Amino acid sequence: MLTIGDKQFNSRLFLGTGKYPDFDTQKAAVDVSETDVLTFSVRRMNIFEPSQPNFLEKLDVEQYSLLPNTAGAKTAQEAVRTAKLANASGLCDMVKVEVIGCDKTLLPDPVETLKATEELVKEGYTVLTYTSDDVVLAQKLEEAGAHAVMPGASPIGSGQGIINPLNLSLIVEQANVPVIVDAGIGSPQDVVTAMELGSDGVLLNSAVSAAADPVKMSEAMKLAVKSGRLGYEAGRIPKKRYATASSPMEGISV
Ligand SMILES: CC(=O)[C@@H](O)[C@H](O)COP(=O)(O)O
Repeated sequence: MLTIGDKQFNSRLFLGTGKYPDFDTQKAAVDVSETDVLTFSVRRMNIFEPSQPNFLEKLDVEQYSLLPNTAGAKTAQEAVRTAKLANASGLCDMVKVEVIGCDKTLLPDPVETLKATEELVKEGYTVLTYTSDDVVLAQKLEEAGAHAVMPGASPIGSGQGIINPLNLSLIVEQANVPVIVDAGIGSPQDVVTAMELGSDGVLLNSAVSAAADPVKMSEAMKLAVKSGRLGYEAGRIPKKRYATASSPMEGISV
């Protein structure tokens, strides 16, 4: 069970809802993932225009915790405004803070991200903050009251996997709130690595929605999260420089 703020989730896989080839594939991929949390960009929702297309329309949204995100915001002020819009439309009191500082890399703006987190925590939201893999910033976000920190594995949509496993493990080691690796995941192997490093969960989108077979990949990601978590809890053997026989000969007389 994963607890974030006052919310509890069975699944440790958070799924994005954009970029699927069509809505039927999106629904099938979401169903097979067994996720509890779906994230979507508030800016892409026709929140106050029910007659307009809604890209969550095939999903039974009652079944999920919705995690509106502030994608597109470049300042704390914009992120706060976007979160309030989602909240006013009754979507959820949870929000993923995402404040982008660079159009080319889509890496987060640390200063504005911290400001938006402080403000939304003060306003009573459950705040999950997308951040870089900066160890000190993750600590400052926690001090600001973030209910979860979400360090990127690598740039959004890049599929490069975990670029800096050392930083990720340091963030996990020091954190007193859940750490959800968010963005840049490319394959189930990346997910297993993130979970084996002790992350509490993974948020991904492109690796599933843009896969050749999104439904199959969604299942693979679900299994990877479970496998990585089990491996982490089980405790891996230490790496040794030299071999140790798997069937020891000590005590055998012949
Ligand atoms: C959907 C969402 O919130 C993205 O901004 C997120 O960071 C996922 O990134 P990937 O598409 O790289 O998985």
